[in-house]
Amino acid sequence: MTATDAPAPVLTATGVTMRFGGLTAVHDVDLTVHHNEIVGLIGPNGAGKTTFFNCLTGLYTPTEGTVTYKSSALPPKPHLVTKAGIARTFQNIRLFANMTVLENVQVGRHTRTKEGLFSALLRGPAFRRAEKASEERAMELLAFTGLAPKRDHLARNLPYGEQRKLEIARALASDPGLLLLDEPTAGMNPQETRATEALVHAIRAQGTAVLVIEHDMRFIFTLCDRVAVLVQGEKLTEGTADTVQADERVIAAYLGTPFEGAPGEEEAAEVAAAEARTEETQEGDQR
Ligand SMILES: Nc1ncnc2c1ncn2[C@@H]1O[C@H](COP(=O)(O)OP(=O)(O)OP(=O)(O)O)[C@@H](O)[C@H]1O
Repeated sequence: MTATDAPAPVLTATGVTMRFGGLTAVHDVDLTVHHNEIVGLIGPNGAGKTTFFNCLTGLYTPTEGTVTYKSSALPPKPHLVTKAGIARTFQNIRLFANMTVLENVQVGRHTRTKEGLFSALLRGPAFRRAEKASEERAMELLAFTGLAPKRDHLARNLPYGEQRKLEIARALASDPGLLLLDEPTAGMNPQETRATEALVHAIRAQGTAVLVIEHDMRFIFTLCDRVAVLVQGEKLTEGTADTVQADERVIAAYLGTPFEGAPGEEEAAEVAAAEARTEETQEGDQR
């Protein structure tokens, strides 16, 4: 395949900045996800990872910068972004607790069904056909995620690890080209974490690219083809697991040690200089 006929990246974020009042949570971040890629996004607490995700899913409109999905600009609303082909899970699980496992997945399917309100109210043959197809697809996804035996359980009665899986099944119900996972293994035991790793590989094998935020470094470095590191809202570096793990600036960022060229270093130097001036003045006053 030549460079000219290579497909456009699934996701291209360029110069994404997100400010909340005076706080810049994400600053000038570029990120690309290609077809069949699993990309990791890591960074210390408060680095801006979830805010960046929210900019990719229409939850926030970036203050500056652009996001395209398969070369088209993102639509401005989350449900339109899902319809366009980007699905996500949340850091804090957001299931319909009092619906069954199957119903939760069917809800995730609604962006792909054409049946409107009247059709649903009349429950005519077209509606019943659509409902049957939706149930079949939902059952396929439950089988894929290992939840088929739990189809009639209420979501709130599932163990935590299975609730996370159900969130993934529901996100997959919209047939996404890109799946964003926000801390998919949070609260999981090592066995569940390994199963999630296998599930993400299977999702990629079915043709969905994946961008994943996770604090579990072992999970990220085993799973991802490429890892980007956010620190204080800026992208510090990105590369293969080996490159990123060997980068002293990444280690320093996690340990909280300043490093050369660290985002915010200029501000830190200004603060240090101001403190030094204050100390000099105080010493002068005491003399
Ligand atoms: N809606 C908001 N309004 C104001 N500030 C916000 C908002 N959302 C996030 N922030 C701030 O933006 C910064 C980045 O937060 P964010 O949650 O994106 O980080 P994170 O890397 O996902 O952190 P964690 O790993 O702890 O989940 C933090 O300082 C946070 O307090």
